[in-house]
Amino acid sequence: MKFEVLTIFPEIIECYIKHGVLGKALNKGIVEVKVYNLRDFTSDKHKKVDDYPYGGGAGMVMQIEPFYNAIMHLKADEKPRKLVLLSPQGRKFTQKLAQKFMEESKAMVLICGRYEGIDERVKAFVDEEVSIGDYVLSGGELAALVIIDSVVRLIPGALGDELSAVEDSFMKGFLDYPHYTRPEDFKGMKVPEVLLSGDHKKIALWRKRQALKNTLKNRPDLLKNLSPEDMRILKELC
Ligand SMILES: Nc1cc(-c2ccc3cc[nH]c3c2)n[nH]1
Repeated sequence: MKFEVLTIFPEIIECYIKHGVLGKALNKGIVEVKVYNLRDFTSDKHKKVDDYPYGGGAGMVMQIEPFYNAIMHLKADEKPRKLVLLSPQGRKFTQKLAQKFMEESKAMVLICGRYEGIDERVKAFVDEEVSIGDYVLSGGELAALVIIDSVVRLIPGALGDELSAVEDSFMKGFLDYPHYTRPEDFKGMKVPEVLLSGDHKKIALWRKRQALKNTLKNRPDLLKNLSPEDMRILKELC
C-alpha cells in the first residue's frame, strides 16, 4: 500500500514513520510513504502557500494552486488513488473506515492543511474529507499519521506474528481488555489471579467481561449489535 502525503511540514511525517510498526512495515516493503512539500509546487520565489481570507476574518487561508499542482503531478502517472482531505468538518474516522481504506485502496493521498484551513475549491479534487475526532488540531499532519498508522496495522503481515487484540475488539464493537506484565506484585498492586491460572477459557471469559465492563463505563455508544453471548455477559454486569 502506498501513502502520498501533501504538507508544508514533511519532517513531521518523515520523523514519525521511521519508528515502530510503521518502520517495520516500511522496511518489509509492505507499505511505502512518499511525502511532498507543498512549497515545491508554488510558482513564486517566496514559495508562498497562504493568503488573507476573502470576506475578512482572523488568520490566513492556504491557497489552492500548490494543492492543485501537487495533485496534478501525482495524477500524471494515471494510477488509481484515493484522495483524502484531513479536516475537522470531515466524515468521522473509525476502525471500520480504516478497514475499508485498507481493503479498497492501493494508494491514498493524504492532504494536510495548516493555518485557518485551505481554499474550499481544493475539495473539488478530493474523494473524501475525514476528521479523526471532534477537536481542532493545528494542521492535518497528525490526522494523516493517525490514518496511516491505523490502516497499516491492518495490512496482513504488518504486525508480524503479534496478535492484535486491540483491532479485534474495536472491530467487534467494544474496547480492549486490561493488560498486565511482570512484575506480578508492584508495591502491593497485584496481577489478577485468573491471569496466572493458565486456564485459557477462564482467562478469555475474564477478558471479555472486562472489555464489556470498560465499554459500558466509557463508551456505551459502542455497545450495539452484540452477540447473544456478549449480551448475556453484559446483563450479568448490570
Ligand atoms: N479531526 C481534525 C482535523 C483537524 C485539522 C485538519 C486540518 C487543519 C488545517 C488547519 N487546522 C486543521 C485541523 N483538526 N481536527
